[in-house]
Amino acid sequence: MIGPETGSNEEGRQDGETETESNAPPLLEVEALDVHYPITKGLLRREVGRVRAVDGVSFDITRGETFGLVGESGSGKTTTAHSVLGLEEPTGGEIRFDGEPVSELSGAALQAFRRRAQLVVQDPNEAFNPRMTIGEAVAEPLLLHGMTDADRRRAIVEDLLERVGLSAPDADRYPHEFSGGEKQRLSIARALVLNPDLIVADEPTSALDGRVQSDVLALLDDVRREFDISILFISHDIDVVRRFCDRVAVMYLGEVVERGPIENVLEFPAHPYTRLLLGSVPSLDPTDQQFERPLTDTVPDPADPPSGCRFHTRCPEIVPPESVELPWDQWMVVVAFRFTLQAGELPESIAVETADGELDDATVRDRFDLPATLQDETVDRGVNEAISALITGDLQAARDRLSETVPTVCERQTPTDTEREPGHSVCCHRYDPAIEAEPRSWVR
Ligand SMILES: Nc1ncnc2c1ncn2[C@@H]1O[C@H](COP(=O)(O)OP(=O)(O)OP(=O)(O)O)[C@@H](O)[C@H]1O
Repeated sequence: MIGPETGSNEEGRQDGETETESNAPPLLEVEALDVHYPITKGLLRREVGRVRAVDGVSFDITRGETFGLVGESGSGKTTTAHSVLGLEEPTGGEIRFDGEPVSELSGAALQAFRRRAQLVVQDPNEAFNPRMTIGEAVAEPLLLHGMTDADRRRAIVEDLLERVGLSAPDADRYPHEFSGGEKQRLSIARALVLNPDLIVADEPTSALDGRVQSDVLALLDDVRREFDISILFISHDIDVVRRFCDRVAVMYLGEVVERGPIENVLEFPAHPYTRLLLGSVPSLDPTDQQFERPLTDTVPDPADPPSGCRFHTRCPEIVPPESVELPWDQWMVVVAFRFTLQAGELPESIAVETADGELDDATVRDRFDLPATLQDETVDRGVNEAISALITGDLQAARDRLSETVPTVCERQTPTDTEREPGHSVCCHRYDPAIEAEPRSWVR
């Protein structure tokens, strides 16, 4: 064991408590976590809105488990990670570590928590002071936690350097003498020095190239096994998560949309967003490759997230209203038209031609892949009117006409979690038995 003077993994439990694996609480429980940042205006800093960076996120991590949080940039992964470590104050919800609410820890218990939960950041250059030797930097947390014996610190550091694939004499070298991959090994050594129970690894390999990335992942996996550490692993790269994690939660705009064991979520992805991350094609017809991409590229602002399901403005499986009778490909082009206009993502040529007064019906249809007529008469009329409004430069009227013409349950109702298999849940209207919409089959 390393860092014995800073306590063992049992520290933090009550004396005499002998919790077994089966009745022990998960090491980490995150329940309905909210982190909202106020948007203020004027001298008095009046609150005019909130960035909902994390909105109702729940998951737990058991001992020795690697849990992945995956999602696009801005989905709230880092904010969640920082809240778990107590670096960010939650607006709502609760985080429990070993059964204890982190917000209620103080004194020695808080000190113990800070030792037991460690962070490994994306850029190892940020983790080291260029004027400190590696030995001093890796040993610094020991000193801060009261280990005054320099020889003992040195022995622990040398042992750790060897465990992470470096050598004892490296302790006397400076950070600039190491490559990116070696520096990430050093930051893992530094995170391990206090004998933690949880490592939060925030994109630990995304600054590294291919082979080095695999080596660092393998090292993290080794230390997890050797020291029985849990890892909260943050990544935007679903393939890295696949190789490394036991379970995963997929985040979109501050919410978890799907969660479960890695083999279930990644082999049988249920949420359209997870399917998109995996590069799959939602389609009944494998030749229909058209919508393997989101309806629009614009990720909405977390200060003003879409109503209902937050993914509906981009969702290639968005539920059509019962009254609409369109073949799937026509439904897709119509909703893509609607949400592209809503997002203000006008093709440049259209924007120019609108300004010049030169836009015509055929050009709009061509740019948006809209057929000359649509099978459903009501939708056809609505789309014609929207195109006419667009041609006259009245974008708002075009948007309004389309939202009246093709409303969807996905924008009206907030979806709830549905369990697919034990431990695998998805938050999507297509799995709600009360809504007449089956999940679409998909191919990769
Ligand atoms: N201090 C802050 N004040 C206001 N908004 C913030 C603050 N910190 C983060 N945000 C916003 O919260 C949202 C979530 O950010 P976060 O960094 O958690 O996402 P992420 O998924 O980790 O993305 P990335 O991989 O880019 O870091 C983003 O829209 C971000 O701009």
